[in-house]
Amino acid sequence: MSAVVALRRTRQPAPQPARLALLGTGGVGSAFVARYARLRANGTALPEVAWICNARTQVAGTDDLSAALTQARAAPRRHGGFPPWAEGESPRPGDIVVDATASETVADWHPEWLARGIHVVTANKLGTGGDLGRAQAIADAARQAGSRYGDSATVGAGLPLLRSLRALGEGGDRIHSIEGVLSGSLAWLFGQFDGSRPFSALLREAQASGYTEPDPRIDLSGEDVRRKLLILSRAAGFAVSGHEVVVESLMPAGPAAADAADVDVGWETLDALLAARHAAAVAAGRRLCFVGRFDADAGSQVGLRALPAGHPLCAGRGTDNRVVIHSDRYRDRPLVIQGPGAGTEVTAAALLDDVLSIAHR
Ligand SMILES: NC(=O)C1=CN([C@@H]2O[C@H](COP(=O)(O)OP(=O)(O)OC[C@H]3O[C@@H](n4cnc5c(N)ncnc54)[C@H](OP(=O)(O)O)[C@@H]3O)[C@@H](O)[C@H]2O)C=CC1
Ligand SMILES: N[C@@H](CC=O)C(=O)O
Repeated sequence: MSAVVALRRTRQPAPQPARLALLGTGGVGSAFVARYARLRANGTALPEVAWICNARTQVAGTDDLSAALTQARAAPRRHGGFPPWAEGESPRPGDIVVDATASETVADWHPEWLARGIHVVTANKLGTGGDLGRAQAIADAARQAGSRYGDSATVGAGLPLLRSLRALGEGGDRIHSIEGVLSGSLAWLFGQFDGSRPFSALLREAQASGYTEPDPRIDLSGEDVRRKLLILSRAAGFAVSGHEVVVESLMPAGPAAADAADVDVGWETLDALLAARHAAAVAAGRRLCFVGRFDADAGSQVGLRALPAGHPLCAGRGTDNRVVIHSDRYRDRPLVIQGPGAGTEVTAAALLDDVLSIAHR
């Protein structure tokens, strides 16, 4: 062995084990901690949780993660300044950041972390479902640094949608259209809504069950479905911008203008509007479904449609997403993927699947 090679070998630092940083201690973040603990107790090898963070505090991981989570959730509100995790110790290359927030600030960090060799696993759709430039920066940073971006939780709460689209693309297939019920909360709401209970009461139930976004106006305005449609169409290889998606919002003026911190104000203004849409659909023998459609030639739309009861998009139940994909390969009879598309537990499971796939590759 030459002296130069020997010198290089002695200088190489010992590889350090990957660690996890969890951002977000709400419904999804808490379900993540619970599932992580269950998997560890069953002997699954997972990276250590080094930090649990929210917008108020950063708590170091301990053997008792449930206590760390409780401590983080009990922290007092902060006013202004950088988020606490941005001021503390940074993750290092090889670590995994899990984003269980709905924060633009955190999404802005995705390309930065990836460029530093830090893997990102996310339920936050803003990374690849928001600004096109940021989505492209994420793909570029991951490719250049060899870091991984786990996004299974962003659409269909882990249903095999993104991985199927990517596999089709890698196999040379060209996607023609993607159409579906992409909102679990709206699927549940329009499945339940028969006029006997006000829509606003059902909405509060969907919120309490963990199906809606932290701000349910993101669901009702069609913004959540727009983001998912962008994530899917971009994964299929199309550089679609948000403004190219035509969105029909369900939001009446009152709640749309309410303070973000007080989003329970005025949901009752939805009741009469949606009762009328429901009655008209029933009279025509139809069902209300909130649908997103991307067509490679005809553009993208999101909105409420009254579909015949036997329509393929009406076949789901509960929070089911149901997505129909046409491609060169699936030209006459489409590929259909269906299953629960919202809920904190399925979403946390999707996040942990991505963590495991990165940690064990
Ligand atoms: N519920 C579902 O079915 C699904 C949800 N998702 C996505 O999961 C994400 C989380 O949803 P959910 O758990 O319901 O949301 P919650 O509102 O329950 O929790 C959000 C968490 O994010 C934290 N947070 C906000 N800003 C920051 C920041 N700058 N730095 C660190 N933490 C921050 C909040 O901190 P604090 O507590 O201090 O305010 C809170 O702990 C969303 O992006 C949602 O779209 C995806 C698929 C399905
Ligand atoms: N609010 C979302 C949650 C999952 O993405 C939905 O309703 O589907």
